[in-house]
Amino acid sequence: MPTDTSKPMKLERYNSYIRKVHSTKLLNASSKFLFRVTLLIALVLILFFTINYPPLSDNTHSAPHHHHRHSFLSTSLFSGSSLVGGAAWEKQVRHSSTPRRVNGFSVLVTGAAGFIGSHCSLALKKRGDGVLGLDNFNDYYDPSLKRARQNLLSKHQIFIVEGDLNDGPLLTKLFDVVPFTHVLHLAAQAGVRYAMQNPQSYVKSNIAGFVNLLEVAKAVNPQPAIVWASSSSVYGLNTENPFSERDRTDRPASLYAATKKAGEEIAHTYNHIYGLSLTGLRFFTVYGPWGRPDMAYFFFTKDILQGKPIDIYRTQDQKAVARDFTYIDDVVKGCLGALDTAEKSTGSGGKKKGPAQLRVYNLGNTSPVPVGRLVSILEGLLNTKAKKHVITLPRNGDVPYTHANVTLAYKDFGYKPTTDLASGLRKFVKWYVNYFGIESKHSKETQHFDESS
Ligand SMILES: O=C(O)[C@H]1O[C@H](OP(=O)(O)OP(=O)(O)OC[C@H]2O[C@@H](n3ccc(=O)[nH]c3=O)[C@H](O)[C@@H]2O)[C@H](O)[C@@H](O)[C@@H]1O
Repeated sequence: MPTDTSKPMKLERYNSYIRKVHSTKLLNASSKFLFRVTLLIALVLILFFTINYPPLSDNTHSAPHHHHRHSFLSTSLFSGSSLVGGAAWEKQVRHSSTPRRVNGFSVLVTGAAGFIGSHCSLALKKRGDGVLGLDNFNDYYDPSLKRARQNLLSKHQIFIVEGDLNDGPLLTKLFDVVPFTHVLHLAAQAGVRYAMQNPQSYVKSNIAGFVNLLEVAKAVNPQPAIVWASSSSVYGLNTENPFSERDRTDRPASLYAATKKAGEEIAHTYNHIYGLSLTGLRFFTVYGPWGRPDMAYFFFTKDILQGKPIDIYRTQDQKAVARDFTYIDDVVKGCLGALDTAEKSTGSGGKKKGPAQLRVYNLGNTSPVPVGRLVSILEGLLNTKAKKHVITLPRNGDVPYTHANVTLAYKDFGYKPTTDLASGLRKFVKWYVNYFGIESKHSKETQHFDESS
């Protein structure tokens, strides 16, 4: 009987079968594991990109911390509806910036769709300077008013690039296309009381945005001279009267004021290190046609016409709160005067070559008016009684009064305000009833309104 050799063979086959099964199982298990890990990584990556690279249509100011990535994309591809960097876009930029007078300026106006920005842009263009606007059209107040100002500017051949101050590549691109002689930097997060609701927006525009602009301006060749908007609010708790540029400005009463004061210090630094010519203008409660709807004179007019109550602030010790309300045309003259007397920056290639001009001026009206008086003037112009709530000034960053000494601006560029509050408000109301199509005896009186007034 042959010996059964099949047993060890079978055993061997069985063992090898078991090994195979195990290794296949192992293989199956490890490939399943690998597959799951890959899936997980893919999901994590998708999540990461969704969070960090929002779609292009995203609103830049709704998500400040995403801003840099977003702006990189928007700069590389689109800004608003026009292709940034494209031939047609460059042509528009150049055309808008080219002066039409001998020795005319090429001015980059930031915040050109804003109140003071739009008025200054028109004034510069009318006298033959080249003007390019930059504005992010944010929705701090109704952007349709900014669009309307943009339309007005485009009728005068002024192009506004839609973009943010914090968009470094965009700013660099603009300076690549145009060797701006001047920057009139008016883009900012304005408003004293809103700083308590949205403090970060002040840091983002008034500090980070300003630094970004200065970084670009110091690096370009030639460096432009910069005139920019500071604020009367830097005087804060100052008690000297009237306010002079020599007074203390180290006690701001609001974050808004603190960011403007920070701007003045930052200006000092860039002037000192890089030779940038810098002029800060401390505006005093500027008002007029095409004004800002967040300001008291504007929303008082709206509320009075709609029969809504208005709050009139009084100080803690029940004194009237007063402002040195300054009419827009006077401020525009001040801005142009500052530009005309701005000396050239002295640096080149990011290096200082010699001392450069550093200035600060008050641009006010020199006659403070109590808020109650502002309301009576409006009541007269609107022929409607206001529902007045007189309340004690809430702790909201407001200061009790402002009053400008403008001797310095007068001495250096002949600044002389000529419009009193009653005449200025008359012009504002005339614009207001026309712009909003309000049917009253006022609109009949003003049928022949000139939209650029
Ligand atoms: O001069 C400036 O530097 C500042 O002027 C204005 O700030 P403000 O003077 O507070 O102007 P409004 O907000 O229009 O207020 C005008 C006056 O009305 C008062 N007010 C405001 C709102 C209100 O409901 N009731 C009221 O009595 C304020 O206390 C203030 O005295 C601008 O809003 C700032 O952007 C600018 O920088």
